[in-house]
Amino acid sequence: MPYQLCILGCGTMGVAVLSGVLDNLRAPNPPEQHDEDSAPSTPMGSMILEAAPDSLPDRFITTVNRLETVKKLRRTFNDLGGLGPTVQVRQATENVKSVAESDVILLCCKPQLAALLLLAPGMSEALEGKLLISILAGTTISMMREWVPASCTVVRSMPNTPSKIREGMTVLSTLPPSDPKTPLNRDILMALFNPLGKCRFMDEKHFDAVTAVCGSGPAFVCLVLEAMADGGVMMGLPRSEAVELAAQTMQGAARMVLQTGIHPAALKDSVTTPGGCTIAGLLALEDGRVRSTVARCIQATTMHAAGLGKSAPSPVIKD
Ligand SMILES: NC(=O)C1=CN([C@@H]2O[C@H](COP(=O)(O)OP(=O)(O)OC[C@H]3O[C@@H](n4cnc5c(N)ncnc54)[C@H](OP(=O)(O)O)[C@@H]3O)[C@@H](O)[C@H]2O)C=CC1
Ligand SMILES: O=C(O)[C@@H]1CCC=N1
Repeated sequence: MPYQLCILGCGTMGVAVLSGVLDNLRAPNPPEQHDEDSAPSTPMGSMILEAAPDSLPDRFITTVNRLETVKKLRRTFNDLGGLGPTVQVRQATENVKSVAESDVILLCCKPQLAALLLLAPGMSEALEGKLLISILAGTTISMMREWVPASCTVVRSMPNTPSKIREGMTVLSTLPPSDPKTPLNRDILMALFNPLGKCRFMDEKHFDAVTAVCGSGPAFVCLVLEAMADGGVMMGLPRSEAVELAAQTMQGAARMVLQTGIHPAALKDSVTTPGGCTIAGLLALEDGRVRSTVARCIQATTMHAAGLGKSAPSPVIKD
């Protein structure tokens, strides 16, 4: 049955996820894109389970902190000429009311604010029996369980900014098989996140690494993309063409990995003509220790992500 989705803390990521969800409501993926035969069923494949069509929300509430953000979001979501469902945009003073009126809650605030929001007076009652999906880095399910009533189901997700154009990668925490609500919640999660790109379930113990690779990953990839374009500019390419060439080349290489399942090293070797120019570039990268630098970047990000939720202020009063 269609339901109301509340996005608590609708900033960069809330907007990215909601934009993707709304776009899917306006123009659902053609069935073949998620068909078991044509969707990547290689080891690189996304979750291909279809969710029941009525597992999608049809009403939306978002909350933000500042009045200027309220105005900005109203323009973003409701100036679509009456197309699609209405998105109500409210200020943080209406967090509890918004949760009380909704069925599924997407928690998108900063990790440091989670306890404050979830322990606000009246929030516990508002969350009774509901599904809370957190996208917060470093904030564990067991931490959130301390802040919500026992009847509230807590799920972790780690989407990324390309969700906005439905090219995202989302990892969802594994659901307990024994919970009778699991099939329904699984349908809701798949219906929300599958159309935003790719989506898979993983054990929560991997979430800090997942945060580094797919949550932060777009930033790292864009830095490399920018550097490739800079090199092109250095060698005389116009800036916009250099960016286009680098972006499409990265997308093409990534798609080959996803669609063929061939190891990236083998694809790299297939570009590297003996005595050719690619090996000259690869050796320059190896001299710069790019591989260990990138791997260490993921390691450092993972370790930092693990600490993010720990700095949350813990209000002492739970109503
Ligand atoms: N950015 C990314 O690429 C990713 C982020 N994440 C996670 O997503 C979460 C949000 O990150 P991001 O979107 O970048 O952060 P933003 O700062 O862009 O968004 C946070 C939002 O929370 C709002 N807010 C602040 N206080 C309150 C309150 N008391 N009640 C309701 N809303 C409030 C802010 O409103 P206002 O704008 O008015 O201040 C803002 O819109 C983080 O937990 C992060 O770990 C996960 C994956 C990727
Ligand atoms: O930088 C951050 O903390 C968030 C989490 C993943 C991406 N952005």
